[in-house]
Amino acid sequence: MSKWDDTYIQLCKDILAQGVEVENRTGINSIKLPSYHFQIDVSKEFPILTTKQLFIRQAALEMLWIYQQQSNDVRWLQDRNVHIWDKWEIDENGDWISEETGEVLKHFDPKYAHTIGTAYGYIVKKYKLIDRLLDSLKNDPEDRRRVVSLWQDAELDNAVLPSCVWSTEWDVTNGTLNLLVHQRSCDVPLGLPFNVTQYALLLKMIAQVCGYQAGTIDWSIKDAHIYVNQVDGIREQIKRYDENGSLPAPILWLNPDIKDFYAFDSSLECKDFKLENYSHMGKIAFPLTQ
Ligand SMILES: Nc1nc(=O)c2c([nH]1)NC[C@@H]1CN(c3ccc(C(=O)N[C@@H](CCC(=O)O)C(=O)O)cc3)CN21
Ligand SMILES: O=c1ccn([C@H]2C[C@H](O)[C@@H](COP(=O)(O)O)O2)c(=O)[nH]1
Repeated sequence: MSKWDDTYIQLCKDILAQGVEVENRTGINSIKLPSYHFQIDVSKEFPILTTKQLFIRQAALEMLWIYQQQSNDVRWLQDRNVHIWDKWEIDENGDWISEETGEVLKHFDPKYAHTIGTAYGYIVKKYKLIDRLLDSLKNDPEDRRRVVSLWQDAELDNAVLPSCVWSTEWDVTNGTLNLLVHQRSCDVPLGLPFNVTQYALLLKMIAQVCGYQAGTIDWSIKDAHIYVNQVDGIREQIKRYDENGSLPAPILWLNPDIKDFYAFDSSLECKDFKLENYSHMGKIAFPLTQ
């Protein structure tokens, strides 16, 4: 049975039982826990929720957009039929517009049109974060300074949304690559299921191209929240779990011939990975707060 569902449902139950309802910049209140931590062993199970359907193609392409393409251009995602960043796209005039009211939430230099500004892939590229990570993993396995930070103070003013999953740390122990992920703000119903699956896939890809086994992920969250308009959907997911438990976790197939991180297929088809035997309990639609 999927252990990741056990961890995830416990987090949802903890937020509903002990969380505090707060206001935040979006105008939709959230129920939050100040922090939360868990560990996943990717060598034992590929984490993808079974208590709801998770769209791995979208999640994987978002991860490849950031770390492989090192892009902040929302059109790259749209060309692959991924629309999860549409609400944060800067328009032709440099404006980021509220979908609900049409007001300008923030103005940027029009050179950032069609992007999300200086966050995520922009930072990975500017600071050569993946090239440096790959170089260190291949040439200096015992290195203890392998911190990949998407949080760069100098870039915050021109970002529509400063990176949420903002740091990773990577270590090699006995030929196994382990990861620690820090997320500053976590939309538990929509963001976290995507984030965990995409970082597990990233770990497997980086491990393969550097000649290691994929090991554990320690996940640390500051501000783990459920927006109040998502509570019904989460109650439905908890009910599924309480009545049926979780289903067996699927197997992730990664094309073993790929030895270069930049060579994994990032077309609409994502040809170099496949989920085998993914059973799930069906989609749950959650509102996405801008
Ligand atoms: N409030 C908020 N939550 C987030 O999780 C989030 C943001 N904002 N802003 C930027 C990105 C965009 N992310 C998103 C956005 C949408 C989905 C989403 O709608 N997922 C659906 C399926 C999507 C589909 O069918 O393509 C889901 O059911 O998981 C997931 C992550 C994560 N991030
Ligand atoms: O990968 C992601 C990206 C975003 N989120 C969520 C977390 C928050 O609900 C919003 C960001 O709002 P802030 O006010 O900037 O914290 O997006 C996520 O969970 N995962």
